Amino acid sequence: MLGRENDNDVEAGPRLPREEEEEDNVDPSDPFDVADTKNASLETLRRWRQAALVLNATRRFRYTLNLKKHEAKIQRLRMIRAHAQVIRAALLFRLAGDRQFVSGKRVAPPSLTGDYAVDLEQLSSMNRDHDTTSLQQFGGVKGLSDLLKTNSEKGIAGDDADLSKRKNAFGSNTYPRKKGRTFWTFLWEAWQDLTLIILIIAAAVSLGLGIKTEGFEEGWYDGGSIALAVLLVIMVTAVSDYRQSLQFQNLNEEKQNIQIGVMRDGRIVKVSIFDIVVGDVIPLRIGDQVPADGVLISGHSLAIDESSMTGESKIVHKDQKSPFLMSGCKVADGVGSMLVTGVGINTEWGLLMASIVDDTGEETPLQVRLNGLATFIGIVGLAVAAAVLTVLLARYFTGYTRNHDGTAQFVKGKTKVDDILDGVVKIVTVAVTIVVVAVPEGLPLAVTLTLAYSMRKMMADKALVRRLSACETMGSATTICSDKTGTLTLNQMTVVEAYVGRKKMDPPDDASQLHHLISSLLIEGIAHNTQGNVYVPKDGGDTEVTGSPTEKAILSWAVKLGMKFDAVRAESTELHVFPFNSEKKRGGVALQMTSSDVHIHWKGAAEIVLASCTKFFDSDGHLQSIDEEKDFFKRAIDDMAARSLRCVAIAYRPFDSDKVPGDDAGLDNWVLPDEDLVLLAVVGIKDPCRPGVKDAVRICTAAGVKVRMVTGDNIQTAKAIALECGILSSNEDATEATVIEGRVFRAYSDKEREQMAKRITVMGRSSPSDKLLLVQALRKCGEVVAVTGDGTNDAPALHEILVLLWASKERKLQRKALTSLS
Ligand SMILES: Nc1ncnc2c1ncn2[C@@H]1O[C@H](COP(=O)(O)OP(=O)(O)OP(=O)(O)O)[C@@H](O)[C@H]1O
Ligand SMILES: [Ca+2]
Repeated sequence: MLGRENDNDVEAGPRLPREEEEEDNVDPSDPFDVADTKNASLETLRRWRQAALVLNATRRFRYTLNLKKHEAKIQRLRMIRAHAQVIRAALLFRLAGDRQFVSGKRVAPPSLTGDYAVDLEQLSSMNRDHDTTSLQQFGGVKGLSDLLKTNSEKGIAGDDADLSKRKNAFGSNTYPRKKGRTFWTFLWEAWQDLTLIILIIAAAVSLGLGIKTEGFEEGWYDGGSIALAVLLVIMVTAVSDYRQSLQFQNLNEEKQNIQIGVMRDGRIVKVSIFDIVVGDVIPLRIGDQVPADGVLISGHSLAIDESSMTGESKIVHKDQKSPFLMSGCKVADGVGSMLVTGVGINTEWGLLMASIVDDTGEETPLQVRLNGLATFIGIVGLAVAAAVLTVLLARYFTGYTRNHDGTAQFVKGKTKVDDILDGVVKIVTVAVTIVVVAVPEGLPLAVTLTLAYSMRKMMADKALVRRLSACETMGSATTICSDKTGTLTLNQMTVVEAYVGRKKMDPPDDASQLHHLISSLLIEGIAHNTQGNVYVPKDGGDTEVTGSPTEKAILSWAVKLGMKFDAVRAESTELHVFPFNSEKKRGGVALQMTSSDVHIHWKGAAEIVLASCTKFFDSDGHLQSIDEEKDFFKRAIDDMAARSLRCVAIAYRPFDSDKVPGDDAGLDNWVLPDEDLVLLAVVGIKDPCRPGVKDAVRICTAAGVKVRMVTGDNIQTAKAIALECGILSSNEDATEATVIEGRVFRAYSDKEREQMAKRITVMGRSSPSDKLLLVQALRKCGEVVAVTGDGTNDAPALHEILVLLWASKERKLQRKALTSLS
C-alpha cells in the first residue's frame, strides 16, 4: 500500500505524513517538544533537561533516563551489527563458563547436526549476512523448509518431541537476561547527590560544633537530627527506587511475553514468543512484531519497519528478492508468512537484549521539572547561606557584632583564639541551618512516590500503565476519544442477518435456501479472501476458527453454510492479495481458477463495496442489473446498522486472464480491479456492548470528561451503539453536528474543523487519519485529549497519533494530549 496509492484517496483521505517528514516539522528551538522520551533523540532530551535546569540529572529519581547509558545502548547496537560473530562467540563462552560455575558439571555442546541436514552455524551465517546465495544453495525457501522438516503451509508437527529436538539443535527463543541492580547499589547511589552531600557535611559540622560548645550530652541534638533526616531520605529513596525497579522488571517481562499465532500442524495456535522454534511457520500481519529471524515464505505488499535494528527509520519492502526478516522489527504493512531460521541469542535482537539491562529509560515531564525546581531552590539556598556567612563574618571581624552589654565581640589582638572560634562556629551554624531549611529534599521524592502509588493502584484495577508519565497527564484529560470495536463493545462477533442476492436468509445460515452457483462463489470468496484460518481436527473435535473477530464471524458463518476450508482453497491458486486495512475498509484477492478464468473477490464495509457493484444474482442464479435494486440494498444496510449491526458486503467479478500481469513484478504492483462487481451477499454482524460501559461513560461525564466515539464502522451502527452505551443520550441528540462521517469532517478546512470539533460526539467511517484530524482540532480548542483503543487493527494509526500529537504545533506541556492504552 505504501507509495503505491494516491495521496488523496477518496475513502482513505489524506495519508498521514511519514516519520521522516515529521522530524522536519519539529522546531529545533523548542526543548519541550519531546514526543516520547523513549524514542526522542539524545539531543532533544539534553535540551529538555537544560531548559528545565536539571543540573544534577540523576538525583532523586533513579528512573530518570541515564543519557550516558542510552547512548551506550545505541553504540552497542552498532557494535553488535559490526561484530555479531565475535560477540556471539564471547557470549556463548561466557554462558558456558557461567553454567559450569553454577552447576559444576560440564554441559554438552549443542549438537549441531544429527536430526537436520542443516546446522546452526550455516543458518546463523545466512541470517547474519542476509545471504541469498546460501539460501539458494539450500534450495530456496522450499528447500530450506524441507531441510528443517517443515511444511511451509502447515508448519511443524509441534508435538513435544519435535519441539525439544528443535530446541536442542537450534536453541530456544530466549536470551539470558542481565540481572537487575541489587538493593545495595540503590543505597549506594542514593547518597551520592549534591544536596545530600551538603547536608551530610552540614550534619558533621553542626555535630562537631554542638559537642564543642555545649558538650556531648546536649550538643549532639542539632547535628544528630540532620543526620537522621539524611538517613531517612536515603533509605526511603533507595527502598522506593528498588521497589520501582522490581516492578518495572516484572512489567517488562509481562510486556515481552507476547502471545503469537503460529502455524503448527495446519492450525494456528497461540504460543508465547519464547516458545518459538526454528522451523516454525508464522503468519505476519500489519502491526505484528517479527518474533525471530527468518525468511519470507510468501507475502503481499509486505513492508517492515527495521528502524529498531538498523537505526534508520526506513520502511523496507520484503519479497522473494529480499526475503530476510530480522527479529525485533515491526510489520508496517501487508501480510505474509515467514519461516523461522534463527532464535534467541543467534539473532541480533537476542544478542542486544542479552547485553543490555533493559532500563526503562523514561522520565516524566513533571519529574524533570520538579527536579529542576529542587535544584534551583537548593542553589538559591546555598547562595543565601553563603551571603549570610560572608556578611556575618565581615561584621564579626570588623567589630560590629556586639554582646548584650554593648561591647564588641571581637577586638583585634585582644580576643582569645578560643573565643574567636566560638564566634565563627555560631555564624557557620546559622549558615548551615539556612542550607538545611532551604534544600527541598522531600519534594521530588514525594512526587515519585505519588506516581508510583497511583500506578500500583491502577495495576490493581487491571490497567497496565506502561509509562509513569501517563498517570500524570491522564489526570488532566478533559475529553476521551474512544474507538468502538473492542473498547466499547466486546469484540465477539457473530453473523445474525444475511442478505444473499435480494433474499433475506432466515435463519442466516441455512444453505438450502441458496442457489448452488451463488453459494459456491460465496464460499470461494470467503475461504480465499481472508487472513483467518479454519482448522478441522482429524479426530472430529470442534472446528477452530482463527482471525480477527470480523473474519471469525464471517468464516464461522461460511462453515455453517458448508464451507470445506482446505478443500476450497486447494481448488484455485491466489494470484494477488490486497489485504484488508482500516484505511480502505475492504480487502480483495485474485484467484486463478483451474479453468483459465480469473475471479476477483472483494469483501469490506457494506456501503463502500455496494457502491462498486453493478450486478447481483437473483434467486435462480441469473445475473441482474443492480440499478433498480440499489435502494433496496441501501435500506437493508441502514436497517441492520440502525440495530447496531456491523455490515460487511461480499462481491466478486470475473476477469480476463489475459489482462493479468504476466511477470512477478507486475503482479506485485497490480492494483486489483474494483469496479463492475457482482454483489453476492451483505451480512449483519452483532457485537454486543461491553457490560458496564454505560456506567463508565456516566462516571466520566459526571467528572466533566466528555466521551466521544471515533470509529471505522458505519455511521448508523456507530450511532446505535452510542445510544446503547449512553454516549448519545437520546435520538434528538444525534443531529448533524454531533454525528458526522469521517469523509465529511475531512473535507472541511482546518478552521471549520476547529469550530465544529467540540460538538462532535460520534464520528463514523473514519480512517486512522480522520481520528488524528479530530484529535488535533480538539487540542487546538484547548482540550486535553485522551485516546483509547484496542489497537489490534489500528495499532499503527494509534502509534502515529501518539507521535504526531506530542510533536505537533502547540507545545505547551499541559496541553499535551495523551495516548494511553489500557
Ligand atoms: N476483515 C474484514 N474484511 C472485510 N471488511 C472488514 C473486515 N474487518 C472490518 N471490515 C469492515 O470495515 C469496517 C471498519 O473497519 P475498521 O478496521 O476501520 O474499524 P474497527 O477498527 O474495526 O472499528 P473501531 O474503529 O470502532 O475500532 C467495518 O465496519 C467492516 O464493515
Ligand atoms: Ca479498533
